[in-house]
Amino acid sequence: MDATAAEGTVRVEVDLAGRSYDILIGDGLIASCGSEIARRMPSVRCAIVTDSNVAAAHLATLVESLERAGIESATITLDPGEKTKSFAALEAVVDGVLGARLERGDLVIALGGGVIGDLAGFAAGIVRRGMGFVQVPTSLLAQVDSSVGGKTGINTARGKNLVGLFHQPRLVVADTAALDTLPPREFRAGYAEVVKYGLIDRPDFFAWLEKDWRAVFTGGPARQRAIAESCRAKAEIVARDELETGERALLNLGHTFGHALEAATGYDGARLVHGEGVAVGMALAHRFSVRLNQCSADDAARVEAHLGEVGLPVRMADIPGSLPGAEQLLSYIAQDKKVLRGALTFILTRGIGRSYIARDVPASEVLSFIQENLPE
Ligand SMILES: O=C(O)C(=O)C[C@@H](O)[C@H](O)[C@H](O)COP(=O)(O)O
Repeated sequence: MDATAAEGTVRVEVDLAGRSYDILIGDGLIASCGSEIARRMPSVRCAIVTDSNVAAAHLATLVESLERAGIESATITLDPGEKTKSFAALEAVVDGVLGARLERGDLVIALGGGVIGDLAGFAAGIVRRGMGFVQVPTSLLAQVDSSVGGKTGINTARGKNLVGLFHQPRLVVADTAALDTLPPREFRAGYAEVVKYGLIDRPDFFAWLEKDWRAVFTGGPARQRAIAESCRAKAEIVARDELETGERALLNLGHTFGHALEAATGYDGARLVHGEGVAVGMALAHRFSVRLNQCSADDAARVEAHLGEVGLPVRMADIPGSLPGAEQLLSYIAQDKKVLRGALTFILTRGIGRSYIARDVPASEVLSFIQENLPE
């Protein structure tokens, strides 16, 4: 008998009519993944896409769980790190899925963090014009953000996530026990995305995080509450605007600057990982909002203080190594997917939990702001 989802598992639904799916959040869920999949999608076969670090920790548990549920699986193991979100790795995944002779009705399972989820989801979206896809996120960042909502893709030298598609998973299984062994830096980076939901439109959640963040880092009910609240926040926005024609862009708070900084550091995880880029980006978005007289300096300082307190970088000067000049950073920003008829779009804020979409932000303002904030 397969293990059943442990008591205390939280279920959050992403409501997309005929394509709705569950996010299951709980302790030890990788061991019950097989039965959760078999119950929803009988008679599938699957390819598990993972990286070598995650494979060492969780692959055997997943494969055994699938076997107990009568699900055959092949495995494609890639190098860890952001550089794996590439055309070369995409080709390897596509080849592995086709080599396993999976059909359109079969499944790609992403076992890993945001890189694996985005890449495997993209492959699932294009192989045989769209295969089924299940996310088994093992990092905090993937559990609270990237596994939910169907954004998939890879990076190019010209910018982050510039090639990809929307392809929703059929199920998300977030095993919170997987976070117990996460390196502290990786956990912190994921926490930046948790803070993001408070800053978008949940000021009470942000205030709770300011007070109780240590409990979230320790584990247990506070951590599960933070993950569930983040998933609920994201699921609500995605259900209203799946393809980012409007309000979904709010989920990009911190990402306009953050993605530019990731590209500028060559996706070198030793210098900057995605969640750290988002942390710097959120602090910059608040500071930029102050400069544009939209947000009080006190609120911007509060955001910076909280992110700094947990150990996240908040200034470009906190990023090790040198950065390119302001013009180069602006040219990465100009590749952002929110650009509309050449005009820059930013997620700005009128205060904690009062983010908004600002279209037509003058490039000259952005350039001066970057110049003022670049380290000497
Ligand atoms: O789901 C979304 O929508 C987001 O913007 C969430 C982001 O945190 C996530 O990093 C996303 O992949 C970024 O999307 P992009 O469109 O800016 O590449």
